[in-house]
Amino acid sequence: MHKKIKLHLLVNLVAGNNHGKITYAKFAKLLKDSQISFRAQISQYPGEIIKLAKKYANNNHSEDEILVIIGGDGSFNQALNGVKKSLHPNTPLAYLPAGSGNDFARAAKLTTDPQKFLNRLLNNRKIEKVDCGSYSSQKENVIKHYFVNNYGIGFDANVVHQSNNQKMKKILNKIHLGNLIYGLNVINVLQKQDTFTATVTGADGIAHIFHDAYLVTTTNHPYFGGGVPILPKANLHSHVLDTVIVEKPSLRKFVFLFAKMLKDGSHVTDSHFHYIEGKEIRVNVKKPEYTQIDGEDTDKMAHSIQFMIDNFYLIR
Ligand SMILES: Nc1ncnc2c1ncn2[C@@H]1O[C@H](COP(=O)(O)OP(=O)(O)OP(=O)(O)O)[C@@H](O)[C@H]1O
Repeated sequence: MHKKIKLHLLVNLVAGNNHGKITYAKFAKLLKDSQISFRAQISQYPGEIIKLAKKYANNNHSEDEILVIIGGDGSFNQALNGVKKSLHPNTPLAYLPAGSGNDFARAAKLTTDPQKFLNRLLNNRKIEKVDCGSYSSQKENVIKHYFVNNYGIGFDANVVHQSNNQKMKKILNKIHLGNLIYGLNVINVLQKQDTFTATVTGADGIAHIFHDAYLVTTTNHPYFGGGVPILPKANLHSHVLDTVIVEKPSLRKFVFLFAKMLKDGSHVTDSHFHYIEGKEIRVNVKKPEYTQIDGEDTDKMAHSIQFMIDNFYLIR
């Protein structure tokens, strides 16, 4: 018997339009069939995974005990924040993606198949140090929070905000078409999103000012919005973050840029597209704008943010 491992599952059943429930059911069956010891905690409300992960990581665990998150990017973000703020911030995390976007899993090339995931845990699991980002308000400066994908201000955040707050999403979720809402809102937000002035300062201390910013997204890897490759060259092992700034294009130009992005990534050379790379980046936006952090939106607010590259331990 190779059943020495003991799993501790943190589960968001409603992630991915209830895909979390299906993934969890399949995985739990596999574990039972293989007589692998596990304990599952089903998270009941947004944010609870932070608490549960922190509690787990406050305790000591043997190498055979594995913390597994089942959920989407938002759930994985919560688990990372819980672990990082615990007594043992280097506690490794395993992740079985069950979200709708799964951008982190795409960037890290993680399987969504419960059987393959289990085989890997049993037969050839490795612990890998991978990048994440931290952010803190320059005013508070002490309290750091973490993201695995990106921190977006403007266009992408507005799309997430409109989508998460529409009754239509719930209806479409019921018929498993929840993601359609994002596509519809891209068109809607194209008209609505205003421009704003953003000041982005890299580690060299040089401030770059963009008066017609439309999207200012600090990213840890290429993807946002469920597989949109905003910055193909970014990766989880570069030890830098990138702040992408897109200045407002005309509708025609937007479609052209989008097509280039999907075709060969050549949008990055366009005059409306900029990026600033660094281990530390400061972003200032005085005008209140929507924000998305790993796909979770906030109310409109002004930003004075200090970003820093950080890392965590991923079991894969
Ligand atoms: N800790 C939690 N426990 C229960 N429900 C949660 C929790 N966190 C978020 N939710 C709810 O789960 C949904 C989103 O979860 P999550 O971000 O993990 O999945 P997703 O949005 O489908 O994934 P992705 O970000 O990969 O597209 C939202 O409906 C949110 O209100």
